[in-house]
Order: sequence, then C-alpha cells, then structure tokens
Amino acid sequence: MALLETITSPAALKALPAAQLPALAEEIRTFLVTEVSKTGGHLGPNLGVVELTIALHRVFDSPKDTLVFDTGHQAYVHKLLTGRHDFSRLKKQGGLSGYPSRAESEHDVVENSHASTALSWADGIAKGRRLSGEADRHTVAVIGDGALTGGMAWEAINNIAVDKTLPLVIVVNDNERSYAPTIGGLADHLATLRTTRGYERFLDWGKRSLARTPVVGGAMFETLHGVKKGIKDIVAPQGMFEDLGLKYLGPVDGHDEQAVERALRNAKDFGGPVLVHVITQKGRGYQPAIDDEADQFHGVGKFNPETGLPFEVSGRIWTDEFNEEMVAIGRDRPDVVALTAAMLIPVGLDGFAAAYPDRVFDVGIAEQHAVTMASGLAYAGMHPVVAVYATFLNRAFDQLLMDCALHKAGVTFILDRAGITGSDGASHNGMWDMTLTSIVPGLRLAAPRDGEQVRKALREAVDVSDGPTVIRFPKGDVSDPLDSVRRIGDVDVLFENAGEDVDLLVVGVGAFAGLAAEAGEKIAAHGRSVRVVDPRWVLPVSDDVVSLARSAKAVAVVEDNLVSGGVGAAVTLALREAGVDVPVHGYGIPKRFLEHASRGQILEALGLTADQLVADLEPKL
Ligand SMILES: Cc1ncc(C[n+]2csc(CCOP(=O)(O)OP(=O)(O)O)c2C)c(N)n1
Ligand SMILES: CC(=O)[C@@H](O)[C@H](O)COP(=O)(O)O
Ligand SMILES: [Mg+2]
Repeated sequence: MALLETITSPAALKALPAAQLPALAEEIRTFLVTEVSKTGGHLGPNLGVVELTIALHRVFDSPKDTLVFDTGHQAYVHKLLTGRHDFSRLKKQGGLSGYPSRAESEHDVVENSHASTALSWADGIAKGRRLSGEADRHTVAVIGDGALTGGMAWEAINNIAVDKTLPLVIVVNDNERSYAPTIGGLADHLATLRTTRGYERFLDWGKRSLARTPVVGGAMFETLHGVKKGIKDIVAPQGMFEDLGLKYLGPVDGHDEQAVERALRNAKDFGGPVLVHVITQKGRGYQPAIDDEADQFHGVGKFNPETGLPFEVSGRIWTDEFNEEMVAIGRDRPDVVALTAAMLIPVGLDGFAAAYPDRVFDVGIAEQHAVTMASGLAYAGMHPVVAVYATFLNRAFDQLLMDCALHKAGVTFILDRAGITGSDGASHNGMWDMTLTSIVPGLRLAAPRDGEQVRKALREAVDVSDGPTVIRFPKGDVSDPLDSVRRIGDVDVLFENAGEDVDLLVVGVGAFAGLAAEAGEKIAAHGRSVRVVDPRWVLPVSDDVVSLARSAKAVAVVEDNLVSGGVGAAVTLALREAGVDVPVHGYGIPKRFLEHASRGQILEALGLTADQLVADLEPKL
C-alpha cells in the first residue's frame, strides 16, 4: 500500500504522476477487498468506481468543487482519496459511515442513502453557487444507472438541461446493474449507447493520428467528429439526452482512468451542463464479485477474501417467512401479483418470481410508480403485493394516500427492514412507517411478532380488497415463536397474572412483543398485576385494545417506530376518543436522526431493553 498511504488528500493525488495511477488503483482494490472482507459493506459498487473516483479528484478540486454521490454506497474510494484510510470499523459505532458523512469530511455533502436524489442536490448547489457569485465552482453528481431509473432524477434533468450556463457535470456510472441487471427503457437506451463504445476508441485514434497531421489535421478531426456523431445517431441514437438539451459525452471506458479524465476535463470546460456516460463493471478486479450473478457483491457481510465465501451464514430471516408464504399464496390466488423497486431478492420476491414470472413487476428504483401502478393493477382486478424496505415507502407516501387509499385499492404493502436497521445510517432506519400510515384513512397495518404471524397476516391481508393493508417486520433473524395464552377478540394475550383488572396493560408491537412480554413479566414479579398483549393488527387501534385499557390503571406501548405519531400515540388518541382516562406510556424511537451503529447498540442507547423499560415504567405505576 506504498502509494495509497501517501494519498492523504486530493492534492496528493493530483501530484501523483499519471504513470502511477494504475498501481494506485490496484492498491485501492486490494485495500477494499481486504478491509471490507473484515467488516462487510458495499464492495461491488466501490470496486467499480476506482478509476472514476481517481479521475474525479484529479480533474475537480473538492471541496471547492462539489462531488455528490447518489445513494452514497459507492463513496468508499472517495473516502480513501480524501484521507480516510481506517476502514476497520466501517459502518460500526464510532467508525466510518458506509455513506458520505459531513461530520467526517468537508468533502462529503449528501448523507441520504435514498437513491435518485443526487441530480436535484447538484442542481440546487450549482444554481446557488452561481447566485452567490461562485460560478467558477463546479458541481458534479455521480449517479448509477439504477438510481437513474428513479423519477426524481428526471425531474432534475428536466430542469438542468435547459440551463445552458450551469457549471454542472452529471456522471452516469453505468455498470448495467442495480442489485440485479437494471431494467426498463432507460437501461435499453444506455445499452445502445454502450454499443458505440467503439466510437470512442475510433475517435481517440483519429484524434491522435490527425493531431500529428499538420494544418488539415484539426479540420479533419472535426469532420471525423461530425461523422462519428452522425453514425452514432444512426446506430445508437443518443437523442434522449441531447434532445433534452444536455451535452452528452461518452460512452467512456470507466476503467481507463486517463480516458475518464479527458472526458471530465472536456465536461468541466464545456461551460454548461454535461452528461458524461461512463461504463464500469460492478465488482471489477475481484472475480468472486464479478461472478456473483445475484448482485455482484452489492452489499456483503464478512467473507473470506481468498474465496469470496461468507464467514457468516445468516439464520432464518423475517424475509424468508414472507418469501415462502408468497409462493404458497401465488398457487392459491392467481389474482395476486407482486411488485419490487429493483430489489427482488432483498425483499424476498425471488421465490414468487421463479414460480410465477409473469406476475412480478420490477419497476426499477421507482417506489412512487410501484404504488400507483399497484393501484391500477387493483383496479384491473388484481391483488398487488408491493414489497419495499420500510424507509423507502416514505418516498411514495402521496401515492399511498391519494392513489391507493383514496380509491380504496386492495393493495398489500410488505415493509421489510422496518424499525431500527442501524448500520446503514440514519436514512435507512425503517422508523417512520407506522407514523405515516397511521394517518391514512382505511389503511390496516399488521406488525407480526414471529414467523407464523407473518404468514397469518399475509393471508389475511390479501383477502382485504377495499383498502391498503401493510405488514411490517425488521431486518435480520426472525424472532422465536411466541405463543399466546389466549385471544381476546383479535388481540393475542401473551402474559397475564391477574383477572380482568390489572395495574398495567402492556401493548407489544410486532417484533417488540417479546420485549414487552419480558418487561411485563419482570414488573409482575415485583408484585404488580400485568397483562401483555399483541394486537397483531395494530392500526387502526382495535376496540379490543380500548376495552382492555378500561380494565387497567396504566398502559404502556412498546414499538420499533417513532414514538411521535406511532402506535402509542394512536392508542392514546383512541382512549381519549373513547373516554378512557388512563395514562399511556409510549416507548419507541425518538424524533431524531440516529448515528450508524448496530441495531442492538441503538436499541440499548434508546432505553429499549427489558431492564430499561422496567426501570423507567415501574416508578410511574
Ligand atoms: C429510494 C431507494 N430505493 C431503493 C434503494 C436500495 N438500493 C441501494 S443501492 C441500489 C442499487 C443502485 O444501483 P445503481 O444506482 O446503479 O448503483 P450501483 O450499485 O450499480 O453502483 C438500490 C436499489 C435505495 N437506496 N433507495
Ligand atoms: C444502499 C442500500 O440502500 C442498500 O444496499 C442497503 O444497504 C441494503 O441493506 P440490507 O439489504 O443489508 O438491509
Ligand atoms: Mg448500477
């Protein structure tokens, strides 16, 4: 790592002779494989942007110029080149974030890991710089081909393309993959552009040859360039970007560092918005990643760098329960169809897709489209199941409210990674969904406490055809089965040590039902009468919960969601509306953005362990 150790800033990188850049790239790849094999992380995306990121930091002057990375999972090389070499605690508490972090560096801007936002950020930064008299500062947005399938990206392009003096460079990092191969018309269009790759080499040859031809050489090169443009338009119409008014440069071999530098310098000097189309390979330089058909080591756990094989084989996860039951439902219900936003495998729809390939729609990173398309599918007599990570539903709230719920569309939403996820940082925690969905008229939300409840809730949900149903569960290993002692209406009683009247009613929500039961039993052991329940369908608050509260002196609600506007808040409102004057103590996530750490570390820091709940709750009884 002789060279990499010397790169403590972009200035040091710029000072490196070009001849040493291939060696530096090699050292960076070795570093990434070695270090990420110990911590886990987004290895594939970062192996693909080594030369691109080197070229970016050699052509532009960060932080005077601004580099924005879309989604931000591919910013490890950027971190290395801006002096952050300690990856030993990557994505862990106190260590480097897995995404850009303003607290870490002046070179980092966008911390949001939700895709398709970079171009909007860049549009605003560039226009703000120009208004403040700093038009000499360039803004560069690096966006993947996957993120480019998100609607926001096109809203931004629509605005950028018409601003002919905007010093903004869009770099499309086209590796033909999101997790899986990128889908849709845009992907096809990028593919036609890729086929013109030969033209770049042809043009470069022409430029070098003609440059040596005195006098007529330059004119001939311009003619050649015009010919190339014409042929390219015939063979690979790049009209889309240029018809929108964007200057298009490329396609450029994203692993030829000097070619990328040349293209970026041209873009930098162009004097207006330019799109540079860079062709890269996800997992470049590490064969196990390249060979990984599922997602080319998009996001990996710890692995053996020699073999690429994982050290940790995960147990049965919540997603597996959904995956399997969906296949069974697909057999029984030909009207059930499924939608994913470029995450077929991560959300557990691969089983259903294998069995019923015509009934799965991968819409790209386009959650808003997915939700409204599902409303259309429901109108056409289908029962759609939309599977997304909980945090990404935020993006499609209006579609949920005004396309799905307003029209009473029977759509089922599966929110995976609900609650604290932790290591992917603030924007990846699924902590807002029950707050958002609690205000949607006609929506019913289930929070299963174990695998059996996931299956039951899913079966019940697909039978609802007059409004949206939501099932949410966390990341990781599914909870051990938690049996009820009896059922009251639709509510499962998990523990009770008294008759009807109790000192305390504890409502455990979803995966926190076990935590609630543990805390309730501890309080019961201290002499209190306690009942712990799991409502299963937690929104809207059921009459059964209200009537149970009438027989309690106090209520506690424990949820893996914001306290603000969550189930606890909904219970409080329901009790007030029913005239039940009983104190409700809400336990969950505070309304703030949470630093990356493990789920367990964050839950403990938030007081969401049984002992901490007991310690806080008992004095209030
Ligand atoms: C709104 C949103 N939906 C889904 C995701 C999950 N996600 C993270 S990276 C990724 C694929 C991104 O593909 P691309 O932009 O091509 O970047 P690459 O990994 O290929 O470099 C997805 C779907 C996300 N971060 N944001
Ligand atoms: C960057 C991104 O949004 C995803 O790749 C995210 O890292 C998914 O993480 P898990 O699938 O491991 O929850
Ligand atoms: Mg990609």
